[in-house]
Amino acid sequence: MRRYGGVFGSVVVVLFAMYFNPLRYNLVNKTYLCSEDTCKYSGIIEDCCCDYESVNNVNGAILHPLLQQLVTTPFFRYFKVKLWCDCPFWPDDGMCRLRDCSVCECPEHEFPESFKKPSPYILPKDDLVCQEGKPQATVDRTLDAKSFNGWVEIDNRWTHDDETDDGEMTYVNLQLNPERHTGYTGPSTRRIWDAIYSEYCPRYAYGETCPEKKVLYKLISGLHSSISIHIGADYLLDESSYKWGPNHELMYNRVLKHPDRVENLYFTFLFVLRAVTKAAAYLDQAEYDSGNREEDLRAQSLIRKMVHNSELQAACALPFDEAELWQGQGGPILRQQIQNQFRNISALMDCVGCEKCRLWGKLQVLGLGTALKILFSVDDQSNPDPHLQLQRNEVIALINLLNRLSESLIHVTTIKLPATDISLINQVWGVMAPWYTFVHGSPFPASNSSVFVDNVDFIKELQ
Ligand SMILES: Cc1cc2nc3c(=O)[nH]c(=O)nc-3n(C[C@H](O)[C@H](O)[C@H](O)COP(=O)(O)OP(=O)(O)OC[C@H]3O[C@@H](n4cnc5c(N)ncnc54)[C@H](O)[C@@H]3O)c2cc1C
Repeated sequence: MRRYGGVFGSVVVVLFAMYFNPLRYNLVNKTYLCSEDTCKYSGIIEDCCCDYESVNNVNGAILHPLLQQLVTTPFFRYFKVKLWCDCPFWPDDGMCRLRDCSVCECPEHEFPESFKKPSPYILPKDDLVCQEGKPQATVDRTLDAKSFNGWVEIDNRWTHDDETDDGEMTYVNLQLNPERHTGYTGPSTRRIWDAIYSEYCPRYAYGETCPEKKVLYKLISGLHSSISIHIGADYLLDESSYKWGPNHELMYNRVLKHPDRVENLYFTFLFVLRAVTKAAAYLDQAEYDSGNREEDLRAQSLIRKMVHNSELQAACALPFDEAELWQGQGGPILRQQIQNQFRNISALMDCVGCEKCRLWGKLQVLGLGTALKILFSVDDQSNPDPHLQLQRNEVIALINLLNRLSESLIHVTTIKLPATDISLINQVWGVMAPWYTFVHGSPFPASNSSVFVDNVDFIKELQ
């Protein structure tokens, strides 16, 4: 009798734990299952039209390899950006700790000829200060206002116009400035994320009936997840020996143990992918001119392989259905409101107190703004805009953002979880242990790794 009572009670506790457990959401929806060292996701990604498995397959087999090549081409590796901190909301409080916070310049011979401006536009030598050490961390800050043939300078209503003063723009070689751990942390970062979430992008309440607001929140949260994953994937493990490597615990604590953040990462990836495939005809015809004909042809060929990929279309024909948005009567007003919110988020990037973080923050927010522009471009009568025009920098940001997100998905699916905090069973066990003690009259022999094994056996006993 006592035994049945114990088993019944344990089952009740398991259900209780599943309900109140942080992983409840996943268990209920069967979208998140952790084995000993990895987590698997399955089912349809909320608000999208594809499932986790298809996205992982298509990303691993097609998109990720193509994107990794694409971002190394001269056309896609140089990004035009204003790096000076010019925060419209509060003064920069420079919380950057590591030298890797800073962006360095690359030697001028590396810079594509066709990007270069005549000498009057080159910055004074004083501004070309390279950071100490790190020979590979050199970024060319030569200025250039010359657009490629066929690429126009068109305002993007979704983003804060950053190009008003061309004299302050810099070209940065993204390959020499990888997005990674910089040591930028503390109140400065918290203030920016808080401002983004609380002021401009309020967390949508459960039952939120406005899908457009939900989209904005998910895009930002997905981007935040991706940034955290990249910090953890390339982390300065030991400052004295300058040893870099993955910090799985950070990735787990900041992203993986929050299934909603993982889901938002997938959502953002699919949203951007949808924008790229929707702009397929435009991207196919654009002229990729960096002055290196062979490399530019390679860039164009890779773009074509990506946007016309039949396997990608078969696996995930419509990554995100934008036609469902802005349908109600207040659609145009709502679009205006959300557009303004996103512009504010974009302006907030000038407040990021770490140069390299600012670079990647600006690039990725511009990439999101470009995706929003592609998906929600309308003319004055609210019809889809048949004359979509993109700036060269917008295309560079869009593709580099997709690559960042694609890389994050690879990390999410391959990361080894920290042994001490990995398993659903361990989490459930936290609630079950007192019950075991109550039923059996003695505490369960709890000690480090053996606990996990014993817990598994105990759960099996219940089945
Ligand atoms: C635009 C920008 C770019 C940055 N780039 C870099 C970089 O390249 N390298 C670097 O080392 N640091 C970068 N940082 C700093 C980094 O993002 C963190 O802020 C910093 O590492 C401190 O982390 P934290 O643990 O305090 O949590 P944070 O990541 O700062 O998160 C703050 C709070 O936001 C919530 N939150 C966290 N993730 C999510 C999510 N995915 N969805 C919803 N809510 C969430 C949580 O409540 C969390 O406590 C950047 C910051 C900004 C604002």
